[in-house]
Amino acid sequence: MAEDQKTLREQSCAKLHEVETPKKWLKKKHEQNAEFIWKGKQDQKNSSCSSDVDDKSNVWITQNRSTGSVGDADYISWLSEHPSALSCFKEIMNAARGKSIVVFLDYDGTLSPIVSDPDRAFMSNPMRSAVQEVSRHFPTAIISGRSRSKVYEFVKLKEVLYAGSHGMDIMAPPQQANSSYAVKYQTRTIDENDQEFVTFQPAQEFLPEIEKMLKKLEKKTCQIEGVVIEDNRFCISVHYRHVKEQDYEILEKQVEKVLKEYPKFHMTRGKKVLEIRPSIKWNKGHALEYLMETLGFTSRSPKEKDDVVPLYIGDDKTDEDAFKVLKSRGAGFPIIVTSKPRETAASYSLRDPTEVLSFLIRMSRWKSAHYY
Ligand SMILES: O=P(O)(O)OC[C@H]1O[C@H](O[C@H]2O[C@H](CO)[C@@H](O)[C@H](O)[C@H]2O)[C@H](O)[C@@H](O)[C@@H]1O
Repeated sequence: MAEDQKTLREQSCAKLHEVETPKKWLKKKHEQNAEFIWKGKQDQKNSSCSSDVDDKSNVWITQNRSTGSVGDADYISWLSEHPSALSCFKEIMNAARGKSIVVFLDYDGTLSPIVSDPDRAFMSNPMRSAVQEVSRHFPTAIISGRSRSKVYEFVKLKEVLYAGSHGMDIMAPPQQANSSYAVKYQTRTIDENDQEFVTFQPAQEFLPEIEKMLKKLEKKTCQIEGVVIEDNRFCISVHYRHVKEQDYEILEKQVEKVLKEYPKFHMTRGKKVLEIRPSIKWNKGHALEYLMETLGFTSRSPKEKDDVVPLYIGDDKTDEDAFKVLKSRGAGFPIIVTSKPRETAASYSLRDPTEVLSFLIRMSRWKSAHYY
């Protein structure tokens, strides 16, 4: 394949294979004012870190026009630092071969696209099947900012473990986690199918205050058109996607006023959402570690650590805590879902939930091809 016909994805792994740098490449493309259409299977002769995707869902069209380019220079340059997990699929899986892969997934923006109504962030059937298939091959958990029951309502898969409220509400198998912190907040429960589970809820004591705060927030913001307040059980989301821009500041002031009355809570920001949660030392990263432990993947030695490969896919700021945990473990694959350059601790990237779907499908296929 001629150099100038290479796909952006191949270019994203340029660093790994010391081919042309994305910036130089982009410049060349600008000069040619070319239009590239990348579809599925491509010639992989020149790069082992390239995509051999063969499902139709993975169609990426990049227009490189001088006006309004989809794959802009910043993004392409960013891709060289955070290559596409699809392009680098073989490398990722080769590194994981013979090891135990554990899959962690965020929900909104990862398994379902970001939509304007939080109650309608449904998961597509192909995505559900892909997650189900992945969970048949690898232990799989979904860690979301939503309440655990809400995520389950969307996903509806019994095979998967769920952590809601940014990891502050986990339902896991009955193996005991060893740390005293974990034991303190664990409760054994039996689900509707008579299966035993352990719920871990480190923010239990905050529930009465959260209830009061919800009411107060509703009262204080009901005058602002477009505000949606979502009860995520151990945390609260104040959505402003439908609020007029001139009202953003007023809304934030109201939220801050309420927060002042509740000093044990703090606010973080997500995608057009203000998230309020108890100020405890527990986040999605801790949830990942807790789940690894309860799943029996606690590393007692460096060798054991090397034998487990956690993979985390997420799109939001709160997922960064999990990426950092993987980074500090020095093992595993943190993958960010974004189509824009972002400051992140993730090593790899996927553009959107469609690419997440392709990645998950390929994981299952890879496992079937290599282990059966
Ligand atoms: O950890 P996550 O599963 O990614 O949850 C984070 C927040 O996601 C949801 O809000 C976001 O998605 C909505 C639906 O697409 C969108 O309307 C909203 O603007 C986004 O911020 C969820 O509603 C929040 O409660 C979660 O905290």
